[in-house]
Amino acid sequence: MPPFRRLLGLLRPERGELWLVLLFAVCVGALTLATPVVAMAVVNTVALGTLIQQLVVLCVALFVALSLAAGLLILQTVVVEFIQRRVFVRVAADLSYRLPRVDLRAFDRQNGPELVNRFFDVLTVQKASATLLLDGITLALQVFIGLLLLGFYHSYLLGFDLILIGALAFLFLALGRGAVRSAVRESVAKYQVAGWMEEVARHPIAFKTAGGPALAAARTDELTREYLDARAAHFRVLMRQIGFALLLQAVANVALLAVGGALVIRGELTLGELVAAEIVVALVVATFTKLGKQLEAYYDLLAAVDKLGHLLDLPLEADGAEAQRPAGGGAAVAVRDVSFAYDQQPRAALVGLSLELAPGERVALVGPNGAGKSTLADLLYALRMPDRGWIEFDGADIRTLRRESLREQVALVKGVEVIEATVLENVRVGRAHVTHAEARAALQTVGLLEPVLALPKGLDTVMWSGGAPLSLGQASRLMVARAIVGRPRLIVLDEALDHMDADVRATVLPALLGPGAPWTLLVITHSDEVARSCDRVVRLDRSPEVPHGNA
Ligand SMILES: Nc1ncnc2c1ncn2[C@@H]1O[C@H](COP(=O)(O)OP(=O)(O)OP(=O)(O)O)[C@@H](O)[C@H]1O
Repeated sequence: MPPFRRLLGLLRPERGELWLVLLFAVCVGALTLATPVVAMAVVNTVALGTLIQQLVVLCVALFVALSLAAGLLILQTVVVEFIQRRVFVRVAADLSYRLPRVDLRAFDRQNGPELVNRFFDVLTVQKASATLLLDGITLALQVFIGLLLLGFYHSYLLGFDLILIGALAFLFLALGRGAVRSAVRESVAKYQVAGWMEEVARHPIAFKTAGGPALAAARTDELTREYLDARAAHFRVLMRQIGFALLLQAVANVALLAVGGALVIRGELTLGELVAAEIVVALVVATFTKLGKQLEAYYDLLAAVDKLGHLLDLPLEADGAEAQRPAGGGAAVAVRDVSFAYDQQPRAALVGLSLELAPGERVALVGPNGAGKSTLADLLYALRMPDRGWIEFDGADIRTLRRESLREQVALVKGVEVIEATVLENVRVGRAHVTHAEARAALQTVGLLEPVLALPKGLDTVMWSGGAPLSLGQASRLMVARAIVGRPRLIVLDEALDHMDADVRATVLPALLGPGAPWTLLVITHSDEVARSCDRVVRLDRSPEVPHGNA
């Protein structure tokens, strides 16, 4: 979508306030022009040698007009402030709704956290829109009203107006060509530098290896160069516009004096009118000097809206319509002739896979690296959809189920995802119905209760996203506690038990696999011991000749 249309979309909810800002700006513009009008009256009064009282009245009238303008300006500033706050809140709320629902495929091609950096463009939107709404509209109106006023003095000055308007149109349309594109390119280059810095910060061990700092510096150098090139290209567009505006300022000032002076000499314009016209033109062309800042703000605004748009455009998961009725006990799961290939991957990850899990059954899924086991786990959690075939959950195609309803009944443990929140919140993850006692029981099941209670604040200890203050092994057990606490009907563990030590396994395995556990369990594992503890072992192989996996 073109950036300008995105901008309109972003500002549409603020329509009412924007009209108010415009109204204030019109009034301020009109009131500000009281100065030249009064100046003309003063010059004529002084020239005619009339009463001093008239001068006093004129000065008081001017003071009232300018005070009113100041008051309106303050109101305008307050309205713009509220628009800025609302844009921030709206984008934040929109993103917090969208990010948990983003289709995982979007993050296959792009780095999620790096993409979220674009949220900072809200600040650019706030700053640039404030600049434009406060100064930009006022300046534009000053130019418009000033030119209108000038036209009234003399028909020659009307011609002068038309030439100025033509010159301004040339400045915006012809000289501004490519400015939005160069602003977007500059912004992309800026985010690439930030994204790389984050990459370096995210992998501290890798970048501490012998060549790490050199790699960090080299890539930063390359990306910084790209930024400088992009910035220089954008600056060139800005400079040609600013240069033309300044030239226009000089030419307009001189031309008005020449034309106005000639008109006074010929008696077609009074001295007062010439002074007033000169003040108006000085006001109008003085805005050209400020145009550079406004233009830059405008292009920055469009680039920022474009960047935010990419974030807000991230595709969301398709949702089913059916809410499955809650049932007790383990779920019956059937994988029917499922095939799946990742985007732009020549080789399918799964081809024609069929598998059935009876309610309450504990099944181990084993097989070599790259056989498609984790891909199947994603499919069972509806993170991805099969290209062919379907998956049944208690007889219903999971495609038709509402994601929320499905994920109340299915838990997936894959990797370690610790949230920067307390231990308790890490177990609960927003499920208000999970009680403190249930969270403790889940921690007890995975052998974590004791170490957690030994922390200074127990379950209220705040954890870092890296897992601290728990060890990596403990943090991965916390993920199992998170899965079991909701008593789901299907648990899929993707290598979550493989790295537990023998003692811990001795307590965790019976709790997960024992007859009292209410769920159906699929355990992806490379451990013979874990596989042997299950009711059944399914092997998923990836034949070297045939480009697919087969159960
Ligand atoms: N996000 C992705 N984008 C593209 N291809 C992927 C992606 N994730 C996995 N693959 C590919 O899909 C195939 C199956 O991967 P998957 O992770 O499911 O295997 P796995 O059996 O879980 O392996 P492992 O035992 O190593 O965990 C592999 O060839 C892998 O390269």
